[in-house]
Amino acid sequence: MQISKLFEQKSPVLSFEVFPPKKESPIETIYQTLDELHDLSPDFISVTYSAGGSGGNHLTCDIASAIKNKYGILPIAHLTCVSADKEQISAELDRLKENGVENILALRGDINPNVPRKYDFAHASDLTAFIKERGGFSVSGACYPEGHYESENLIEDILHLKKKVDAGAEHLISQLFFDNDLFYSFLERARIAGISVPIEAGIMPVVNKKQIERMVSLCGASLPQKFVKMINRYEHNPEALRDAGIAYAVDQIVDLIANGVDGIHLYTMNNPYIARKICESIGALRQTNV
Ligand SMILES: NC(=O)C1=CN([C@@H]2O[C@H](COP(=O)(O)OP(=O)(O)OC[C@H]3O[C@@H](n4cnc5c(N)ncnc54)[C@H](O)[C@@H]3O)[C@@H](O)[C@H]2O)C=CC1
Ligand SMILES: Nc1nc(=O)c2c([nH]1)NC[C@@H]1CN(c3ccc(C(=O)N[C@@H](CCC(=O)O)C(=O)O)cc3)CN21
Repeated sequence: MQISKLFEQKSPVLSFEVFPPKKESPIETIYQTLDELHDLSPDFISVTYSAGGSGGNHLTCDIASAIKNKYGILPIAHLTCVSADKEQISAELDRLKENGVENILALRGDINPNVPRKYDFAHASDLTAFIKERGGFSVSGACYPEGHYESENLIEDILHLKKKVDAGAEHLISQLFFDNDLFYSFLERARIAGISVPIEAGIMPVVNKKQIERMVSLCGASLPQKFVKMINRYEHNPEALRDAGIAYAVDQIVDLIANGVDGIHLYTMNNPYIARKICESIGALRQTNV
């Protein structure tokens, strides 16, 4: 199914994101995660590719294929181009097509000094245009409520985002954020700039302090006072921090849905317990059809 069709049929859409297990972990671990996520009936599941610039991309296509063919859920395969040339991207697209994966999140990718860079594609918009020219895929893109850290300012960032959409991105997933007002301001800028595709809000329930530190260094999300207070109060009490992190994410989601958001994209971090707790808390909020 084309991703834009999904947003015509449902509001709000609820989607999940998983990452492939590390090379040293058995592949079965992701299937245990997906068994549990499947029961929560997400509208689609996306699979990262070289998350954080890790270079770990060997399993993205296989996992996306299983999401479709084993679990009957719509998959989106992430694809980054920062370390790939046209031939490598073409080969990856062929493999996705052979496996029946029709939706791609086209990304530039994180720059990792330990992984050689290639220059066939400078930006995600170049990859998007390349995929659309070849045909056969629906393309989604990433967007940044607080601006991407490499952008000079928020206006420049929105103009770049408009280029991505004009190149063929038909749906956007936001970087994670902890302050909904930043997301609403971003939405306003995007709509004024003429970006009319569905925009999903990326929500990450935080479950431990180390993970938050890693995410802040990777994503640059700003942390509101009440969030920092919560982390500091419970940093040595893992269960309390987990429950507080779930409650914080639910609070964000309830407010986003009340404000008519197109969709919620939950960064599950392969933790089905947390995804389940959140889904239980918002069960009746998901019942609205367009
Ligand atoms: N590996 C994964 O699964 C995921 C990775 N990410 C990360 O998000 C970050 C950025 O990725 P994307 O949003 O895909 O990159 P992007 O290419 O859209 O944007 C990267 C930077 O380039 C600028 N830019 C974009 N298009 C431009 C153009 N046409 N001309 C001039 N400047 C332009 C943007 O404003 C931004 O500062 C990366 O760090 C990426 O890895 C985000 C989500 C998932
Ligand atoms: N700049 C950036 N890069 C990304 O890859 C990215 C974003 N932002 N924002 C949204 C999501 C979050 N993603 C992430 C980020 C980090 C890990 C990560 O740290 N993975 C660890 C394992 C963590 C664990 O086992 O709990 C790894 O080593 O792969 C995974 C997905 C992918 N996405």
